Amino acid sequence: MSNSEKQYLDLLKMLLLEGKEKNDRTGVGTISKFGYQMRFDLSEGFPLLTTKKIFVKSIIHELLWFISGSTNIKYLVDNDVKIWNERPFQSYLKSNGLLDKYPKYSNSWKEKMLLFTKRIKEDNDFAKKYGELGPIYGKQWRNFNGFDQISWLINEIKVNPNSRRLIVSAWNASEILEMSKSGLPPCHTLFQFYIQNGKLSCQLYQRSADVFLGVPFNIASYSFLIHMIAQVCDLEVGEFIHSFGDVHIYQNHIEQVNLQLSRTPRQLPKLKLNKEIKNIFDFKYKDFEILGYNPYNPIKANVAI
Ligand SMILES: Nc1nc(=O)c2c([nH]1)NC[C@@H]1CN(c3ccc(C(=O)N[C@@H](CCC(=O)O)C(=O)O)cc3)CN21
Ligand SMILES: O=c1ccn([C@H]2C[C@H](O)[C@@H](COP(=O)(O)O)O2)c(=O)[nH]1
Repeated sequence: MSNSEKQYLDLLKMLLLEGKEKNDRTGVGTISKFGYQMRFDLSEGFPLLTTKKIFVKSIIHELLWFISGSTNIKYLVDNDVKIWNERPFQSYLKSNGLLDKYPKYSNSWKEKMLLFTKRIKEDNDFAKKYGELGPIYGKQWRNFNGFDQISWLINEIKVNPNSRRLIVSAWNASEILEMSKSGLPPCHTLFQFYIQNGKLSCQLYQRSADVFLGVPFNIASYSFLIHMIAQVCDLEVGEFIHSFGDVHIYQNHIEQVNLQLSRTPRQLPKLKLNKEIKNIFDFKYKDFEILGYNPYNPIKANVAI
């Protein structure tokens, strides 16, 4: 078994054994621990889970969307990525007095959601009005009170690779209230890069982690980011270190977790990036290729909103 996947499955097992029941904002309820760390050696292979199918398309588009600085779901919706739709959809229902008519997750809610995303695709004014998530990741990465953290980071890695200040923060304290109104205050809060022997590593501090749904995405997303930055800075990839605050499994994901733990992991895939890209802002979806990914079936679960 790859050490990468073992790290993740060990986290699931640890929470089942040691997690304590904790109520949360969404009302769903979790089993939770405070503080945990995993390490992924990216030379071992690309850390995409094989014990359930992970939809990399959503992850790549989401990352390109962050890097582009956008905070409107339109780019994602145009590319059929659904993962950020629920909050704006709920807000849309709320502001039009439709919450009671469409109970969350009912069939009528799902049908209405399809109409909502269709309208986001086709109607620019509607997308501007209802697709905006507020000053979340894209805004903070590229325009933190006027400062472009990603451009700064890439340049700093090139000119000052021994620096201990290679940090990007999405946690802009003065804008958190605004984020919680329309989107979500950043879960992947702060990350730091580290270079040794020509290898680029990154550690992420994630303040809150939905281990079944969010974490597999977060691991893959930061691993993509390390590969991309390594390529544009002429470095090799090192480790991704994933550190957590409140790390939890939602009560309505326990059955899915047990199913996943019953599966024996397979070999990790490899990532092939288009080697011609030398500027972080030039990457497009077609520049990513995952080779040798042979996962088990997807496992469905509801997102706690
Ligand atoms: N409770 C909660 N957990 C999260 O992980 C999360 C949020 N909320 N809100 C904001 C973003 C959105 N994220 C999400 C949202 C949905 C999926 C999800 O449904 N994943 C499915 C299908 C993916 C697809 O259709 O592409 C999966 O099987 O992984 C994953 C991450 C991560 N974040
Ligand atoms: O990238 C992400 C984004 C979100 N999550 C999870 C973590 C929590 O379960 C919720 C956020 O709720 P808060 O009350 O704001 O903590 O979303 C994730 O795991 N990864």
